[in-house]
Amino acid sequence: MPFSLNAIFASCLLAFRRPPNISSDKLPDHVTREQLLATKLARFAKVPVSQIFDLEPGWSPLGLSEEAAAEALRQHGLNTPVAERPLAALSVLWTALWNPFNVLLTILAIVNIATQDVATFVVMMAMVVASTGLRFWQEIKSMVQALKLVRSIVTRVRVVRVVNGLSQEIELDQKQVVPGDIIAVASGDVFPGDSVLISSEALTITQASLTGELMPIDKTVRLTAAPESESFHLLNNDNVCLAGTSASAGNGRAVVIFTGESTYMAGIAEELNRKRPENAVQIGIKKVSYVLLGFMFVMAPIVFVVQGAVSHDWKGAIMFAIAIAVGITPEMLPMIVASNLALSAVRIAKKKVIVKRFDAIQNLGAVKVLCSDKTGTLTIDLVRVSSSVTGMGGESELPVKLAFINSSLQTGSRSPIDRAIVDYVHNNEGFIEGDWHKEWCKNGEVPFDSTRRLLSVLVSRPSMDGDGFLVTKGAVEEVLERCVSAYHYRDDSISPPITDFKLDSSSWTTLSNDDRRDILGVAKRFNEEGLRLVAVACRTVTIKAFMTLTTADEEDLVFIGFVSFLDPLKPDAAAAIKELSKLNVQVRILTGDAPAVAAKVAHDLGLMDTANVSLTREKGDEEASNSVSLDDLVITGSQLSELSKDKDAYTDAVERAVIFAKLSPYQKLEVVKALRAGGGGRAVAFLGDGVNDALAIRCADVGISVDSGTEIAKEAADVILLEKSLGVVALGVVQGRITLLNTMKYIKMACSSNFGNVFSVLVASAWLPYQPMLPLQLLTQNLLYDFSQGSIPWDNVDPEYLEAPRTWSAMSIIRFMVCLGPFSSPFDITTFCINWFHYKIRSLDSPLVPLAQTNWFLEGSLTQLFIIQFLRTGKIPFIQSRASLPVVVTTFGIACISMAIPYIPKVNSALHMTPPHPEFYAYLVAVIAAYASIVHVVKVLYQMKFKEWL
Ligand SMILES: Nc1ncnc2c1ncn2[C@@H]1O[C@H](COP(=O)(O)OP(=O)(O)OP(=O)(O)O)[C@@H](O)[C@H]1O
Ligand SMILES: [Mg+2]
Repeated sequence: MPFSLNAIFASCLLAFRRPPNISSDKLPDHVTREQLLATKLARFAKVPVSQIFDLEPGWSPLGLSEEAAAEALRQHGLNTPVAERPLAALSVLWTALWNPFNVLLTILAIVNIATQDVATFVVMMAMVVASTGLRFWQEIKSMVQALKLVRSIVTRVRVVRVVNGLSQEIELDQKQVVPGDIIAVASGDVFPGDSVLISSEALTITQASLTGELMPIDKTVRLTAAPESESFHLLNNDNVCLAGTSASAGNGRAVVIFTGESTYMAGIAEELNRKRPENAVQIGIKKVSYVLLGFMFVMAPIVFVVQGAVSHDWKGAIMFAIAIAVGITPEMLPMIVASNLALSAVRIAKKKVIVKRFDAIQNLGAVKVLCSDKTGTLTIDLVRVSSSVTGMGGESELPVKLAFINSSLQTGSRSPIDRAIVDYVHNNEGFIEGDWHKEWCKNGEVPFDSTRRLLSVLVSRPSMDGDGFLVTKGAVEEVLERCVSAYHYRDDSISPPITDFKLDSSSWTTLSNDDRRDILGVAKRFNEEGLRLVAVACRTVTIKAFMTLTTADEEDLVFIGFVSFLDPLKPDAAAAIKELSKLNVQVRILTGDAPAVAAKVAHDLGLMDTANVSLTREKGDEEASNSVSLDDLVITGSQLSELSKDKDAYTDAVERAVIFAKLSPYQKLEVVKALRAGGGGRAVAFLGDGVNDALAIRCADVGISVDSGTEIAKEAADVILLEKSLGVVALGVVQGRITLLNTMKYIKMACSSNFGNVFSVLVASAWLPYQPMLPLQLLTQNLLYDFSQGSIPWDNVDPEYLEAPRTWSAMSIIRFMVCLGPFSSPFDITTFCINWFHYKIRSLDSPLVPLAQTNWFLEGSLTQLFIIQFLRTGKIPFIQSRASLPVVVTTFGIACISMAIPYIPKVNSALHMTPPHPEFYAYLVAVIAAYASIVHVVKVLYQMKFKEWL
């Protein structure tokens, strides 16, 4: 156990972690932490931006000096994000302890001690300690492992600091950010601390991580002081961006006020966890638990009355009924579920998959549809410029040169496209003539957003005399819509030096409809080859003082040409998709890119194969799936919005399509919602890396992102892939299914064996004048059985169970319990008969009563333990399917202990047991053989009828 020492060490450390505390000030009773935080933030938020830096000594608009930053770090500590902070060991222990089963066991144990039955008390409390201890151990162990991985992801933040006497933008690990730091954020970045804006350009942020609200909100700088009387709301104001919120578009700079434990998010972290809705599996487990508790509350009183009436020993009857109550309770359920999840988390962590919340693993097992973004998830995140062409497809360097001016001066986006353009020029020395840096200056910017799909920069050269160029680049259709003319390339101006670039009426021709069609045709040809495209357009603008550039300025443009990009597929993507389809997980592409590129990617991945297609087949609708045409497989955002008025048509289109192209971030979200709603609430996963994927990631059953993705996407995700390989998603799905299956296995075995026992007990109570087993013996049997179940999370799973998505089904559990449970009772009753007729134990005062009780103890324990081998698989145990070593060792080990108990001095007398007669062993072998055969026959019939086992 490589983590054991770590785990112990961590738990000791964590047990004493301080609760969040926003300052050392003692809060007056009537002021909440939130109010105090708001008051402190308001001090900075209500003054005009020009005065913020006067409020604290040492703060400066140039940034903190290195010394000031080091001192602040010493004073405020590391800015560790909430997700990276370990839970306090005490709180893990509390969750492990606080569940209905433990509460019930403890109450029943106390009832026993009240009647001076110390031994029973000890056995019951041993059950509580066993289930809590195992669960606690598992959770701490996997928390340490998960944290190690989460911490390996370093979040870089751009910070303005004075270094060597110069104010400059540097990149820092988010943990190093301190109050007083100026941070520069662009779309996709997460705010590292509670901050007040000092500059912004079309900045919108999303507070979904704090409030669940998906709509982005605008943020601007405060230029004038707010009136004293104006109230200040933490979550509803113009210029405060709280830690954990993220920029969804635009960019800005902000001064950090609070970091680490002092932030608003740290204070509500626990509440955020509590508020998280339960997933289907958690709800299912809860339901089953309550059904069993209900069953216990009905059966225990019946047993009490029947037994009391037959034996007239009411005190004995109540103790017996309590033991039965404990027997029915699946007290190990919370432990099994938690161990299962923790074990799976550790297993998939070894494959470099980080699960931020353990319960996401079960959802992974239930996933039926995986939606994926294209770039960076299906393709390698290394987009490269392939060519630069005119609208008619002829080569020209002009488009890429203008695109470079746009990409290198813009500050809002860090998309692979901009990176590719800048890299292309940097790798071709001398490509851009002259000292462009000094020559061109930026006068304004409209940042990229995935709904508009454009990015504009207003630039000027000193020689331009108050004029400038608006250089716009973006998706082809969107750019073309805003163009009125096209640049006229003359032979001598195919690739003009950028320094000579001019736009006057002689340099363009008006765009006719035919021209537009031709340009779109050229674009489609590039797209069909799998090349991504960005169109470039430009116009001359007179630069006025204090002008702010808006989207309304993106009009009357002159079309310049295209830059095309290679965006190669990940080498393992096709194999991973095949693997997923073997696992019956459907893959859909949801992209903002053009349909033709997406179709090419899908084709290369083998997704367009119609056989692989339709979800309609799920409904057994073979004809519908055969009638799917290739056109149905691709749908665009605008087609979807047309369909959105007709709900059925929309649903139908979503069900059929494989590729969803030109989607806005909201349309990605809507498609995920529609897929989730279809097919009776199927589980949908979304895999994406961009700002435009964050909404869909958040609303999917399992949101997945990649380590190289934007912070906003990673923040929204439940699962993060550290390796750029898609194959691990399939592994995660398999592990999720194993988890669900082993949990289901435990519940089905526990329920059916309890159900059978209750029958036998009722018969015994009504017939035998003595207790068929003492309460203490019943509890010991239970405890031993519990121990044997502790290894179930480590059990093997038959491969065929992993072929299809698994969901939680209460119906399936009840059916299993009712059909299989009663088959143990005839053998229990045979044992009662042996005791009655063969050993002639027929009255309460017979000296052989302990023998009768030992006999049933042994028969009950051994059949229950042996039958695990038969129930754990739908196949023939030992031959077709073998249990894992831990299961074999625990079940056989516990069986040996059960057999040894009547012989161990002191233990046997404490439990009132006596060694059975030798011929009883022959009987035991016969019973086990007969029981196993019957269970096997029932199993075959059950699978024929219900087409399922576990
Ligand atoms: N930085 C940018 N500047 C200009 N145009 C861009 C930029 N980034 C993307 N585009 C244009 O917007 C379109 C949509 O891109 P976006 O990145 O929003 O979609 P996406 O869903 O993330 O795509 P993918 O599935 O390939 O990751 C692109 O095809 C491109 O034409
Ligand atoms: Mg993307």
